[in-house]
Amino acid sequence: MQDKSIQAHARVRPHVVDDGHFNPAHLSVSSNTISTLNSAGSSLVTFSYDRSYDGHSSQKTVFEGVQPLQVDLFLNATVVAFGVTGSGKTFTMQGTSEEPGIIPQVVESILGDSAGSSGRNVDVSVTYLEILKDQVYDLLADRTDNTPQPLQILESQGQPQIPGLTVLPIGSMGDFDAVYQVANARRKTASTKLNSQSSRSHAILSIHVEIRDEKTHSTAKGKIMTRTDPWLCDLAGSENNRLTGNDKERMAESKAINTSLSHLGRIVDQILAGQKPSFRTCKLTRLMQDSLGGTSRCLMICCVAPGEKYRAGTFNTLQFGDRSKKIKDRIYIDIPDSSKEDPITTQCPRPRASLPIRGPSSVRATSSSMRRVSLPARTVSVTSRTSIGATRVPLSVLSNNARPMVKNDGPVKPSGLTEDDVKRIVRELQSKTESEAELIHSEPRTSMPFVKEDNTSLTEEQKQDRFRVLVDFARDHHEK
Ligand SMILES: Nc1ncnc2c1ncn2[C@@H]1O[C@H](COP(=O)(O)OP(=O)(O)OP(=O)(O)O)[C@@H](O)[C@H]1O
Repeated sequence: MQDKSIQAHARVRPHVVDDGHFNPAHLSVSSNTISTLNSAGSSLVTFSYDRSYDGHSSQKTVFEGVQPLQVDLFLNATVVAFGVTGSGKTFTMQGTSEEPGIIPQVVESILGDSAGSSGRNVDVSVTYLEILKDQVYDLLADRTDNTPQPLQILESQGQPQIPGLTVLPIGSMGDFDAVYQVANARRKTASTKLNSQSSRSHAILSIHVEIRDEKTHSTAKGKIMTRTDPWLCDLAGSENNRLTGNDKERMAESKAINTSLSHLGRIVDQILAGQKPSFRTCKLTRLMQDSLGGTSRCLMICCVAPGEKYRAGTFNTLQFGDRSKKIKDRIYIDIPDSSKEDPITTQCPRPRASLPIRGPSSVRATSSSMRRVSLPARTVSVTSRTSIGATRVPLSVLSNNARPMVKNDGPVKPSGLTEDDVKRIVRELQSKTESEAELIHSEPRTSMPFVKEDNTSLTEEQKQDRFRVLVDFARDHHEK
């Protein structure tokens, strides 16, 4: 987990009668590989994953694969379940009361860890939201008197924030189970031909942990020794509307789901191609900036279902996971210049957009990172401070209680980078500048390298995707 930016695990759910005919040779797991038919069904393709699980793997086993992310509580982490509708994402993340999924297991282990940390004061709190038709809704808000209203995403220092999102302190597993069940019942689901309880929204649960030194926590600024925001995302599944038999309302939801997932795919492609990712295109990718293009550790769990009707979806899902785990150097999110009121930011090197820096070693902190967030023992609604993703502090900044001092004039060396890292970045910048200069001076391409000459075999959805890629390409080219 240390040397890579994004990890990918694959999980095959068990075969059920409704899945129809299934030939086990067409989807099989062996050690850390998974083999499946290509989307045309003409040959077997084998993908290497960091871990892969077959239909017999227990929830505990899958959780054990997530635990390395938790070992170092000082880093932010994101676990994302990805896959087509009915492939087992909600089962994997949420699970059932008999077989709890990753979310309850992570909460339990964080609460267990915090109980055992003597001499420290640990606050654990959660936020939980859903993105339904590209609108953000709070799943923990008090809804007694009012219908839920969409929340806005604002940005501060390049980090998304959601004013008004409920932050709920969690003292015990009992506390968590109670609110989690209510919140899950609120999450929009509907019956489709592929899943009687199909999620119509992406759900993101965020766990915030603060550890303070008991001896000093009463002094001025407080002593936040660490803070981390594990994110646990159960995405809605991509849908083939011929198979789901969606009505008009379901179709509108399905369109929003498919659009946001193709944006997600495009971001991965842009990062791999060394381009600046277009995070702002939809709410999902805006909120996942740090997970995909920033410093958070990220694990994609690619869920797939056995059966002929899932063949294309399985192949696409596994291809997506395969591409995601190829991301090594992530593109740093742009941070605006207006940092006068922010002493830490002014002392930090301001990373350039598109500068490839290895996640955890780069420095990025805001003054809000240092603020003590004290939560009363009841639901609080956050209005003017960080709700999501804004307070991320690398250990190197907080544990020594020393802020990185970097002169503003002259070249800066981000704290934590070795000489070799700096040399590598300079080399990469040089070659990037050269290739960009080449692009600017070259004639516009007459044909795009990634466009198939014969696209008659593409589905309508694939054509739309390709069209969007071309428009992005043209826009980029035009800007250059
Ligand atoms: N590993 C598993 N073991 C047993 N049952 C499973 C497993 N994975 C999924 N299932 C069952 O398969 C069905 C579909 O799973 P689930 O609802 O998690 O799919 P999903 O990917 O979240 O779908 P959607 O995107 O439509 O919400 C459920 O009945 C679930 O209980």
